[in-house]
Amino acid sequence: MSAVIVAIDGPSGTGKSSTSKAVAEAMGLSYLDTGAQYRAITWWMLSNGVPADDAEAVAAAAAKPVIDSGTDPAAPTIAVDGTDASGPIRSKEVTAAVSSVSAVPEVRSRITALQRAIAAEAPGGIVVEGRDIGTTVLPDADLKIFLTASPEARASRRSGELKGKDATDLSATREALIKRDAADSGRKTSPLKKADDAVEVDTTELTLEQVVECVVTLVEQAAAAKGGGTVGAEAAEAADEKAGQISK
Ligand SMILES: Nc1ncnc2c1ncn2[C@@H]1O[C@H](COP(=O)(O)OP(=O)(O)OP(=O)(O)O)[C@@H](O)[C@H]1O
Ligand SMILES: Nc1ccn([C@H]2C[C@H](O)[C@@H](COP(=O)(O)O)O2)c(=O)n1
Repeated sequence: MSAVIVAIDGPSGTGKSSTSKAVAEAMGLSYLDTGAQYRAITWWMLSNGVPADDAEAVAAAAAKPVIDSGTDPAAPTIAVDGTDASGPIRSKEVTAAVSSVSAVPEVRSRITALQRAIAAEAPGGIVVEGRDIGTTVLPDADLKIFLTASPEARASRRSGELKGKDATDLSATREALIKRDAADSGRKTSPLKKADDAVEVDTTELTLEQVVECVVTLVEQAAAAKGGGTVGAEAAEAADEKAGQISK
């Protein structure tokens, strides 16, 4: 019996990472943050003097870094050339450069191959989150979800995260999100886009717990439609329990 494959896409700050991790943990699935992989390769470029806006130089170096992703949803990891990169990939510099680097076709083909290999090897199934998972990376996923939220809600969530660390005001955060989404949606190679067969969930007025509950239900339905072989009895029971807790 094969494992359930879940693709979760959407713009920045819609809750992809938080939702995907919680759903994967509740249901005994692996978890892959593909944005972390694009951030990791961007960090390598910046650390090795490759200008992020020089597409030819980025393409020439795209095969060099060794990117390693750990897929335990309780403790996901990302390493570059054997070094933990989980801190530096979240820097302002990487965030500002990641859309340029991830638009380069040689970068995308390399990272896409890596993502497909990780999904194929996930023993009990996997939740993969990003921008092009449902459209390009895993077009045959058992369930595709596209998360959305208003720019105001996304900026407010991000500003809450940044408080005390990085004094960016709400409107600057909102503008930065919109700019990154425009770059990610406007690139030629596998842009940020809802797959035709994805379920769209607008999270603007939902709590994270409500979004998780909704996605857990969709995954259970997809697993059942597939023949019930993907979410084991124990994991399904844990998911039911979690859904029960959330709805209280
Ligand atoms: N439904 C929600 N209600 C309120 N806050 C939320 C909700 N979903 C996520 N958050 C919070 O919003 C912030 C951004 O969430 P998250 O990192 O999961 O988004 P994302 O879509 O993965 O963003 P990115 O693509 O930029 O990595 C986090 O602080 C998270 O806790
Ligand atoms: N499947 C993906 C995932 C991510 N990216 C790019 C575009 C994003 O701006 C950037 C960082 O992602 P985040 O950490 O914010 O989720 O990575 C992409 O092109 N394709």
